[in-house]
Order: sequence, then structure tokens, then C-alpha cells
Amino acid sequence: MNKLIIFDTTLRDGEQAAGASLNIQEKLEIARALEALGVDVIEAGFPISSPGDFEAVKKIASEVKGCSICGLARANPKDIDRAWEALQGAADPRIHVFISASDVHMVHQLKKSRAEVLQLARDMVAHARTYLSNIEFSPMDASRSDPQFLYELLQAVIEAGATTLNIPDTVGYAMPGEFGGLIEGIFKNVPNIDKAVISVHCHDDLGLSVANSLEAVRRGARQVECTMNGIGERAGNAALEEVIMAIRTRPDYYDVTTSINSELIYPTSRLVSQRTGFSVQPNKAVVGGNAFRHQSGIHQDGVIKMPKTYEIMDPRTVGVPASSLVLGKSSGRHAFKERLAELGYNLSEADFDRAFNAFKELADKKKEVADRDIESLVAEEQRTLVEAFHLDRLQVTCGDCGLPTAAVRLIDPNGKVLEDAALGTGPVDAVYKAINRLVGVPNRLTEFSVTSITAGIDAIGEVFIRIDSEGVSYSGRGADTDIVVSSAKAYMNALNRLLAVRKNGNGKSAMPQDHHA
Ligand SMILES: CC(=O)SCCNC(=O)CCNC(=O)[C@H](O)C(C)(C)COP(=O)(O)OP(=O)(O)OC[C@H]1O[C@@H](n2cnc3c(N)ncnc32)[C@H](O)[C@@H]1OP(=O)(O)O
Ligand SMILES: CC(C)C(=O)C(=O)O
Repeated sequence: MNKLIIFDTTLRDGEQAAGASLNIQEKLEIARALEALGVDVIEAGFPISSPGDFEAVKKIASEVKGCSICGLARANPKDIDRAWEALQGAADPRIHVFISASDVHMVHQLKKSRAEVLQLARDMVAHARTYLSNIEFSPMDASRSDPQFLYELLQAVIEAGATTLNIPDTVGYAMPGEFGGLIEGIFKNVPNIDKAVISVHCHDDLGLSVANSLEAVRRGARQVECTMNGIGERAGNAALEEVIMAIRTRPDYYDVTTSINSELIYPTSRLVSQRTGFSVQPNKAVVGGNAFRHQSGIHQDGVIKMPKTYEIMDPRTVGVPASSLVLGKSSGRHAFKERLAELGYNLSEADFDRAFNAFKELADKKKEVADRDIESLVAEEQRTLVEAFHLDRLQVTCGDCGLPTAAVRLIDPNGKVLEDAALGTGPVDAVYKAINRLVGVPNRLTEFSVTSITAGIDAIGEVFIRIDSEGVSYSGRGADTDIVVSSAKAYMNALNRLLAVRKNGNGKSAMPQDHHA
């Protein structure tokens, strides 16, 4: 069987999803999880795009050694030099050079002729080749490019030293048969194609990214670029979990193997969801909350008699926990640790103690603590670890016969206690105003939503917010059984992110950006 290389771009294209910005620590954490998952290549970022991206690629390159680490670069020497600088220390560095190949991009965006693009691509791959031999080249918007020009371009960059040729369906325009045909055409018409691996990078604008990627694999592609949960620019990229499980579930159809440890798919999906703040829709294939839940009687009857009647995958193969332990206020440390492990967490002693205390507090309020509750409380504990200002106490008065009032107590970065109170149009407004009086960072609330983590009146309410300050957007999350407290925590989380970004100069160039919880 043939090896299919899994190139994960969660940290580059995935992070391009509007609102999905990650800080360096979060990127490193995700990179480690991807390494454990068994991906072959991690595209860790686009080093020239910002100091934060540069530092993240550098950190991942020096700490994650179990797979190749890749940095993206436009076809210009500055980008390539910067990528190479960031990749110092990587066990197996890769530079990914891209330039558009479609007429619409060349004429309107690059304002270059085909001949100029061809020359630039050749020269820039040759430039990268002076540093390293693991070079990927992407003719951006390949699926809308003239195939004859594409063949010529690919032949030229192979001659210049490219070892992986990545064919992007940049705007998610291709149909599966058509995209497969393009891959087949490349194999037939690029004379030196045997010197490179053909890769694909598909977007999901028409919901076809996974279908297109899989069709390309059938036609000979041996690298797929994908992201966890399918996150990415616009409608996203091909979802890693779907590509992997399609290949695993249908070996009769796909004659390839991968190095992915599928049992880590679910925990990795949860991690990416928590860190990006993008929840996974319940009906999402493979990792959605309903992906293995059978609701109707006839299906339940079938599954009880023989799971295969309605289950094409065993949930355990993707790491979906199937525990018989019911956690509640009488559960002890062992049961909690066991469930954390089933959910894919490996916490330090100190983190475990914090999580256990939070669990016990929650169990006092809630009869049964569900897996989603645990994920939410662990995320909440981890969020507070990196904060500058900490929410210590909160008291609110509200209703329809008085003025909504909030009193808050914060602990500042030097451990000093700060207290103040404010009136508002409602309890959340009053809380935010009281916090503003203490933190003093002007901003505008642009998004606010509350989601119940589980069913029931005692459920944890998770608040997601977005604030805007000086043209930059920061998101925050907070979870508690009291939604006013969740709202305060979410606001503190967003403010702490804003302060951290300003302190570390971790923002992205001068572009309007999102920074996520
Ligand atoms: C399909 C993809 O996902 S591609 C990756 C997309 N990712 C990103 O854009 C990351 C975030 N981007 C950024 O931070 C910024 O856009 C930067 C730092 C990369 C560049 O910023 P700026 O230098 O201000 O340029 P800006 O983004 O406005 O315009 C892009 C420029 O790059 C050029 N360009 C775009 N792609 C390429 C390429 N592959 N090779 C060479 N030049 C390119 C454009 O023609 C334009 O050049 P111009 O200024 O001469 O018109
Ligand atoms: C850089 C390239 C591969 C890309 O992200 C795209 O074309 O979508």
C-alpha cells in the first residue's frame, strides 16, 4: 500500500478563519497534539506575516521534532528568508512557496504576465533551494488555471528543486471528477513529475473539499493538506478527521495508509475547538456531538442488536469516550482522572488539582457532570492561568424594580486588590462597566452569545464574546452555572488577551485581526 502524507495546516490556513487567531502557547499546544496525532507535516505559520507568526513558527520548529515543520512564503526572497530564519532548529524544515497561476489572479492581483510568474516561481524555488531541499510549491488557484500553463509551471519548479507540488483548489470551485481529472492530467503531462510528490489543498466553499481531496488521492495524489475540524479561510479546508476516516473506513476504495493515530482525533478536535473558540456543529462528521448518537427507535433497536447496522465506524476508533462511569459529587480523584484521560487530557499535577477542585464545586451544583461540562471547566481553568487581571468576586443586583448594579473585585498583575461598582442597563452591562472602571481599556462589545453546555436548569452556560479595540477584535469565553458570572469571565478573558497581545506585540501586522479565546 502507498503512504499518504498528511500535511496539517490548522495553524496556518486554519488560523486564517475569521476570528480564529491563536497565541503562541496555544499554537505550540496544538502543534504538540498534532505531532502526537501522527501528522507528517505541520504548516506552523506564515513567518513574514507578523512577528507573532514568526515567533510561533520558530518556537514550534525548535520544540516539535516528531514531524516536518513548514513555513509559508510568497514568491519573493524576503518571505523565503524569513521563513528559513523561523525554521532554524526544525528537525525536518520545509518551505512552502506559492504564487498564483490563474489568469484572474495574475492579471488582477499580481499584475504579472504568465512568463513573469513562471520566471519568478522558478527563481524563488531556486532561492529556497539554496537553504534546504524540502521545498513545496503551490500554484495558487490551480483549479481555475489554464492546465497547459500549469504543466509548464510545474515542470519548471521541479527543475528548480521543488519536491512537493501542491495543487490548490483555492476558492473551492472544482467538482470532484474535474479535480481528479486535473491531477491525472498533471501526471500525464508534466514530464519530470516522478521527481515530486503531488499534494492537494482543497477549500470547502461548495462543501466539496473532502470529496475533491479524496478523488485526487484516487488519481495518485500522495499528500493531502487539511485542518482539524475543517477550519480555514472562508468556508474552511478539508477536514483532517473526515479524510482519515474515509480512508480507514473504505480501504476497498483507497489504496493508501497514513501515520495517523485515529484514537487521538476526537481529543485533538476538542483541543482545536477550545483554543480557537470555534464550536463543532453537532452534526459534523466524525467529531460532532451527534456523530455517534442514535435518536430514533428503529436505529436504536438495530444498534442494540448489532452496532454495525447503523454505525460504519466504531466511535472508539476516533477516541470518542464511551465510559460507564457516572461522575457527580460523590466521585473521587481516581474516577475524575480516568475520565480526563478518556477525554484525552494529560494534566500536570497542579492543573489536575485545579480542575478537580472546579469539578467538585460544579458537582455540588449539578447532579451529574457530563463530558462536555468537564471539557468546559478544564478550558476555564486553563484560561485563567495566563491572565493579567483576575476576577475575584462579583455581586449583581437586577430585576425590574431597581437599577441594575454590579460590584466587582479584581486582582491586578501585581496581586493588588481593586474594587469598584457601576450601574448599567442590565446586569451584564453593569458588570462590564464596573470592570472597565478598573481595567481602563476602551473597547466596544461587538458579539455576545450564551450557549448551554448540557441540557437542564443546572447546566453550565458558556458565554462567547467579541470586543473591538483600535480596529482589532479579541474574543473571550467564560463558563459558569451562573451566566452573569460567565459573562464577566468572558469579558475578563477578552481583556486579558487584548492586554497580552499589546504587551507581547503579538498582533498581526497592521491588518484588522481577531484574537480568540
Ligand atoms: C490562499 C492563501 O491562503 S494565501 C495566504 C494568505 N495569508 C495571509 O495573507 C496572511 C496574512 N497576511 C498578511 O499579514 C499580509 O497580507 C502580508 C504581511 C502577508 C502582506 O502584507 P502587505 O505587504 O501589506 O501586502 P498586502 O497584503 O496588502 O498585498 C499583498 C501583496 O503581495 C502580493 N502577492 C500576493 N501573493 C503573492 C505571491 N504568492 N507571491 C508574490 N507576491 C504575492 C500581492 O500582489 C500584493 O503585492 P502589491 O503590494 O505589490 O500589490
Ligand atoms: C497557499 C495556498 C496553498 C493556499 O492556501 C490556497 O491556495 O488556498
